[in-house]
Amino acid sequence: MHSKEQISHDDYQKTADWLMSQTKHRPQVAIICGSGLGMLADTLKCQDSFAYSDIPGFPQSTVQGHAGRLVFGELKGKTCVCMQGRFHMYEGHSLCKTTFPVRVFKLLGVETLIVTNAAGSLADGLQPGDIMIIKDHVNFPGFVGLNPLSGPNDDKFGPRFPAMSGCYDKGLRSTAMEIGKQLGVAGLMQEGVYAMVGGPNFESIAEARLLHRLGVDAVGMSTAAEVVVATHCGLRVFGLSLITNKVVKSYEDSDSVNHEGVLEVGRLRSQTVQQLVTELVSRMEINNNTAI
Ligand SMILES: O=P(O)(O)O[C@H]1O[C@H](CO)[C@@H](O)[C@H]1O
Ligand SMILES: Nc1nc2[nH]cnc2c(=O)[nH]1
Repeated sequence: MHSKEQISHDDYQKTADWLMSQTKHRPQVAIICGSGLGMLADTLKCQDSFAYSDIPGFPQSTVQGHAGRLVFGELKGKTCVCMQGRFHMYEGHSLCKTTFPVRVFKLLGVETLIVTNAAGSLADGLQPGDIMIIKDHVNFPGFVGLNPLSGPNDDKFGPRFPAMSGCYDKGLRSTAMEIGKQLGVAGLMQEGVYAMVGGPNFESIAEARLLHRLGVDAVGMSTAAEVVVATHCGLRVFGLSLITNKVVKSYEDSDSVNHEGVLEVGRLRSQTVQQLVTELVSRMEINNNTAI
């Protein structure tokens, strides 16, 4: 199912054209809100908002904590579009469907993509409530051929064999760390490596130990596929993981993770994440690309 579905350039264009006919906003920055982080959209001024079910070609959100709304508006003088709810492989979507909005954003003229997620930590130094600035990722589904770029390449978006080194912009990463200091939350922040797994189950102890040995700092079920598609089409990317739980790595540990706990940590840290993203957007330099 995953590798066969193809979405044509026209399909992305139709959705982009429909959105441009419904809103005057022409976003420069797109923000994907992770589990429990949908409040990032609430700060946008002069909002135009669309339920995913009303947007032609858009997939539907089925996960609690993902409202299923696309919100356009102004944030600190920049025009943004915010996904309140993302799509995951485990919902039954193909990877091209989970990443469909990213190419639509490119067609709307977006230059920078901010991805956020909730993730479990494997690194001993990352505690629930910490914020990990993503410096790199491991795209595990890609290892077995599940890649949103599989199938004929669309040269209008990017090359057949895109490089992924440096896909998380260094300048934005260091600006985010500086902002963390100014907000007094530097103690909560560090850089690390995110791994995407398919889900929907959380990790077994043996899987957690394996990921830890491989150098993964935090694990989740999203993000890497979106970043692969964004990098392919030339978007600048910034990513952060809100650490919502420690992944259980010991057979002596009786803790276990659940989605309600993940959403709760999102609520507790919502204001800090919001301040960090708002300040980052405020400091961004924009080239004012027009929609392609
Ligand atoms: O990656 P986001 O969408 O933030 O959500 C994370 O949280 C959910 C599990 O609680 C999974 O969907 C995982 O990927
Ligand atoms: N795979 C995975 N996804 C998560 N999302 C939030 N926490 C976790 C976790 O521990 N594992």
